[in-house]
Amino acid sequence: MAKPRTLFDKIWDAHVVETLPDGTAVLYIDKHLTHEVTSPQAFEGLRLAGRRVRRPDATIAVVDHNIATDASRYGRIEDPESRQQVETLERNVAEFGVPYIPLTDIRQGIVHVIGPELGLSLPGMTLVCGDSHTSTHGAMGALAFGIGTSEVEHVLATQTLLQKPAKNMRITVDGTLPAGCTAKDIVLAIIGRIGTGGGTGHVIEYAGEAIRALDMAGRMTLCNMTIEAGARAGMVAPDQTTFDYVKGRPFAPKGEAYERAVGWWKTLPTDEGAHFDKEVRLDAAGIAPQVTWGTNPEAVLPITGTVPDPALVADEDRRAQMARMLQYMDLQPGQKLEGLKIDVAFIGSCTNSRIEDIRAAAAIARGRKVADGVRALVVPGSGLVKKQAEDEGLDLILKEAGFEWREAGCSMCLGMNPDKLTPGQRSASTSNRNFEGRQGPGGRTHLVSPAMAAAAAIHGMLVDVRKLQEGV
Ligand SMILES: CC(C)[C@H](C(=O)O)[C@@H](O)C(=O)O
Ligand code: SF4
Repeated sequence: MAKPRTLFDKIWDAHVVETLPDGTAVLYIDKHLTHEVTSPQAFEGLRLAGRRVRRPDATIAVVDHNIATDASRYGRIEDPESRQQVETLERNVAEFGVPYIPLTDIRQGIVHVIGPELGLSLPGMTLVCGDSHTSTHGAMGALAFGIGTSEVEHVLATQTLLQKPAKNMRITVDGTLPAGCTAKDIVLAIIGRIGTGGGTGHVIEYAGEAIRALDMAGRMTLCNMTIEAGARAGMVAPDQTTFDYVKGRPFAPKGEAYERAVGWWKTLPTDEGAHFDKEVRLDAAGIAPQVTWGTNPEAVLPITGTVPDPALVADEDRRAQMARMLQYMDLQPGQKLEGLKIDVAFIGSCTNSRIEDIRAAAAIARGRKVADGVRALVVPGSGLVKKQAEDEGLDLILKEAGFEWREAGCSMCLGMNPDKLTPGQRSASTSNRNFEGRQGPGGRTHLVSPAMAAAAAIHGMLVDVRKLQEGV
């Protein structure tokens, strides 16, 4: 009998073109997504070498990082570096014949939102992008990971990538997630447990009842943040939820091709008895809404928690690191997380800007008002998400409550466009990174779920969303 294989092993094996003597594989890449930040030098490399793009039909480009999320985006970009990156991408796609989704196209959005949405990312694929959160697409049951700019050039030129195999890790989340908790809370709780280095060298497959119960948006949130645990990629085996999601999407196979594809996708889940180099198990029932207190996603606690005391930490380096975090975040040991005043609430980013996330925020916002002095932004992940939300009237609920309703882009996830925190501002943010200055120089980020961010906007402070959901 054939050796039992994991989901990762199966996709890997199906894409190895050749294995070099040192174990490095030449891996065939099915789909290559590109954006304006990490592609300019790659295209320039091709130009200098006189090469073409090997498979323009397997490549697609979009702008997302550097653009404004208000009407000013249709004019000239103020920041010279941002402007140059966007203009360069537009020149490159024209010269190299790469399909491009411009700002004026309703399908424009964050690369990791539009991939699954348009059916560009499919189960069983190898998919890459010059962006760390490419792990998001692993939710489809694909092997998806971020690559560097020189690798972007390699994929553009050859449609292959040189890769050493990763190790297999499985995280099983048993049981049922309590009310008020989401995929974001699962993944933050996982990173809190295994640490920002917990997945290093591994591809993480998520399994268990609580994972199976997640919709595709939740699985995307989970796989998105897998990279923050140091892993190479995150994956969820495709199942009926996946097949139903894929069906009818513009770039997905249709009719008989779809049926044939589903037949193959059904063979992908990990075989009984397959070997994992590392296994972690946790119980969903023990998860509460999470909030980060420090400057990495591992520095996380349930909202019911209090800021930890560095003085109680034995390890000197950790103690110093923790003290530095508290100083940057302007927090005191023993302080309650609940009740911490915020200046900004940001609902968006490739972690949490899908329609399900916006519905969750609107459910909290409905009939309530954003607290005085708080700036609250909702930034849909794509033009199509925005339209869907508007068709459902969610924009009206949010605007009525005092939230800003923006155009699609990375926005306040990172300080590369006009949406930024100002020094000293504190945010409740649905994004995935909270290092110093991530949302703008001197900004202080607390990572939370969309419902938690909306609740913080309403109260002007971090609160336990479960209280609002009970109507308290
Ligand atoms: C700009 C890009 C290279 C970067 C990444 O790779 O993740 C960005 O998307 C981020 O989230 O920091
Ligand atoms: S939304 Fe944030 S994490 Fe996602 S690609 Fe954009 S900058 Fe990176």
